Amino acid sequence: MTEETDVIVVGGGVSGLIAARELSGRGLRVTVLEARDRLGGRVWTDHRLGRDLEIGGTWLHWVQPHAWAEVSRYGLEVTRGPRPEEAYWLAGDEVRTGDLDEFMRLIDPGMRRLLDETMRRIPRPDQPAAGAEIADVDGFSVQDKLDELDLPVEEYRANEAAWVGHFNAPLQDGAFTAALRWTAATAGSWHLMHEASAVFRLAAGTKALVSAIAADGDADIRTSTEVRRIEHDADGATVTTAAGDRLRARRVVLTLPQNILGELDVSPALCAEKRAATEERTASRGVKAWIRVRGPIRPFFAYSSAEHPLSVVRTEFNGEEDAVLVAFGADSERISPNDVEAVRAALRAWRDDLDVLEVSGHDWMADPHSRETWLMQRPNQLTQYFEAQRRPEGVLHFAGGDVASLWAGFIDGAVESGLRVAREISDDLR
Ligand SMILES: Cc1cc2nc3c(=O)[nH]c(=O)nc-3n(C[C@H](O)[C@H](O)[C@H](O)COP(=O)(O)OP(=O)(O)OC[C@H]3O[C@@H](n4cnc5c(N)ncnc54)[C@H](O)[C@@H]3O)c2cc1C
Repeated sequence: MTEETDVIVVGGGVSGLIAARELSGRGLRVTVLEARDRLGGRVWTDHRLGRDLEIGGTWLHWVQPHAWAEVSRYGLEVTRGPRPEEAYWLAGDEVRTGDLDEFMRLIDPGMRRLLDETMRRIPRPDQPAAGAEIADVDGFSVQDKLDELDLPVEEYRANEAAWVGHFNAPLQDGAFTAALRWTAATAGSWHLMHEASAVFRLAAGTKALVSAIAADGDADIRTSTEVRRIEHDADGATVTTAAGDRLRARRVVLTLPQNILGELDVSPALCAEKRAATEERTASRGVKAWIRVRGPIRPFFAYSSAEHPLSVVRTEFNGEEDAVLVAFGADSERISPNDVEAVRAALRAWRDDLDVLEVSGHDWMADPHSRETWLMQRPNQLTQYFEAQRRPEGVLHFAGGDVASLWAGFIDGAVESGLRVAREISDDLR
């Protein structure tokens, strides 16, 4: 027998849960089908190394309007890691030490020159592909544009490392326009962009946000329910799960990350642009590692370069007995976040005085339900695919942080996209 409902939401990440909350709040019957045995998708608070760690998305900021509205709505407390008291970076093989302000001054000329044209290219970050001058630069990678600056080597390496931290991808794969999008969202200020993307986090973890959204509304939420097939026509869609169950709905919301959307068997097939975007994949293929070291230490920040398996590391928790660092690298094939020896060796790029006790992380690239970390478009994907990726196809609607307009690739973007599809569907069904 085929179960019937008004809306099926495929995916119980932030975007899917927001869509479900909004639609069920408008009186529609909503069923969320989530493949994993937990909700949250690419946000995941897990207890490891003696702390509640964010294995996926972490930081948010008051300049991210959709995420911040959720913080206000649920009264969530926001905190930050310890302020870095020292900074390390590399000039060739030589390790430089100083404070974070010195490092910021070092990268400032490169950042300014690289991002100088931000507001001309993207005058409306909420419509990133609409600017008249965006197509001229969408074919470049951020590496192409960094190379054009011809910076002195110390500045060049430092800028590279900062961008690896943002892109979580080899810089030759990441679109220059992705850097412009982030910076346009903070009205052209690279300092604010930097702060918005990597300082403030939820004190009770993203799990508090996920459970608050899931509990708000009366959607029927089912975990461990993977969707395999969707057949759609003018009246609705039939969804088949991996277990062979069939559900029918008037509308379906798909929230799958770009890299796996094309794996769903959809009939009639999705448009050529959506399929091409999946085939090309996003640029993001990096790694996030958590590292417990013997304490006490002075909280620090360290940047190497794109050549190193870990380009950025910093102290996120600090105690008397131990400290927990978080690190990012461009390519998950170059280092596993669970390989203690490899992580130890990578840290020695800056410091050989740290006693690494344990490491942890998740291989998001190998995870069949994501196969990417946070969205980082490749050159030309913004102008070729962005509009089509968001466009409904008959009764199918598309949400997800990957297809958000303002803070794509962020928790904010996931919320924004969930709100958008809920509005599209309720307008449609009214
Ligand atoms: C390591 C890492 C660090 C990050 N850091 C930050 C950060 O600091 N700040 C920030 O704002 N953002 C960050 N992000 C990005 C942020 O987490 C994501 O943009 C956001 O969570 C995406 O939400 P979503 O709902 O669009 O997608 P997802 O969370 O990917 O949700 C999609 C859901 O669909 C499910 N699914 C997939 N296939 C199927 C199927 N066939 N059937 C049923 N369900 C399916 C998945 O299991 C998943 O739960 C980070 C992400 C990662 C991975």
